[in-house]
Amino acid sequence: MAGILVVFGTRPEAIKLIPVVRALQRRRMAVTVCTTGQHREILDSVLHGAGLAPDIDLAIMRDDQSPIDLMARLLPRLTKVMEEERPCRVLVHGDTTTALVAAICAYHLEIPVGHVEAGLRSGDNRQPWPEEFNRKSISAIADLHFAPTAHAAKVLEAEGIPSASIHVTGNTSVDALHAIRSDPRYSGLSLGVRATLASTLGKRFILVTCHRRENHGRGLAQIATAIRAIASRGDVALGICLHPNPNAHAPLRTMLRGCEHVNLLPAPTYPDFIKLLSTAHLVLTDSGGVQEEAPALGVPVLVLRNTTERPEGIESGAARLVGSQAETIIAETYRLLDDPLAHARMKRSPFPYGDGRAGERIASILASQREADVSLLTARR
Ligand SMILES: CC(=O)N[C@@H]1[C@@H](OP(=O)(O)OP(=O)(O)OC[C@H]2O[C@@H](n3ccc(=O)[nH]c3=O)[C@H](O)[C@@H]2O)O[C@H](CO)[C@@H](O)[C@@H]1O
Repeated sequence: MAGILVVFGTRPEAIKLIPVVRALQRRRMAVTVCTTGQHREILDSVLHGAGLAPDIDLAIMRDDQSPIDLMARLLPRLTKVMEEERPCRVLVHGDTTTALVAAICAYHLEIPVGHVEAGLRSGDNRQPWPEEFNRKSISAIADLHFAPTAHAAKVLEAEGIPSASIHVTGNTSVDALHAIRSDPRYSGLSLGVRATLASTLGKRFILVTCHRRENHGRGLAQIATAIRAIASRGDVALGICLHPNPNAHAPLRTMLRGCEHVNLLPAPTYPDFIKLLSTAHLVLTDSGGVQEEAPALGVPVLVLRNTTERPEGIESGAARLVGSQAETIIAETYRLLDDPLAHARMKRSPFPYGDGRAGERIASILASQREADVSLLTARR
């Protein structure tokens, strides 16, 4: 039966699309889940944790794959999937190479595309690279745009996207957060998390994640220098989440191994990560999703980037851009550690990313669109 083909390939896409897949399944809508496997172990960890076995797994990942290499290998594979599955619609998320290629293949096969987390822009085609280009290109292809906030919707309208095709839904990361925190398995601390938290007793805990391409090399060296300085205070403990990409974890391992009050955490699972985040006094991160999750948990965010596509968090006061220079990271972290009022202000900021029902809203809109999609498919035969 002509269904919706949901395509993702990375950990964050899986985390944010699973709430939509579950909402579609609750509506008994035909859904085919295709993962490209752009990520591997951290993606599998999310799928296993959610009890979701993809219908199709392209297992495309290669070590040190470049975006252009990935595109070249994905284009024929995803075209073949769509020719065989003949979906009435393709659904993608965000800004990854997987999302872009799936949208391009659908466009050439005249299959309509829905875009979850639409309208995020940094305003700089080079930052982040290639995500800014990817998400702008998907916006040019999609005919359903699920914007997480009113700001993202305005960005799309300013780019000439018809208002009738834009739906403000909230970010599905909030749905995922609510789901994991109400999951009975969430209450059990894994050994890794237990050990980390035990080592932080009596100290304030700072969580750190950094994986973005623009921070590879010099950026990570500066971040590691800042971490060593912060750890030397002696009144804080740090948990450093190590992304599986060697370009993202090798410099941190080298520079931080054996550093007192620093726990190196090899890619914590999503439930463990959320548990660590919820106990943190503050988080230092270049992640996109963590800029949404931390404020949802009342944890101040210092963003290790020079730009962000999440200005809502900056404007609300929940997050602050600090870049990747060691002295700035140190100064801003010390301010939050030594000024309780500054910390309290960030902690109490209003939350701009939705109410945890984005997946339901998206599924409802897709259901109302289904008849038109199917008749388009029939006309295409
Ligand atoms: C330019 C940009 O910002 N693009 C982003 C990028 O995603 P990202 O930057 O959010 O990527 P990560 O930080 O890797 O993933 C984060 C998720 O992983 C969980 N997590 C984290 C560390 C860990 O040790 N264990 C975990 O489980 C964490 O809770 C969270 O849910 O692409 C997405 C897809 O299009 C976009 O949506 C998103 O804009």
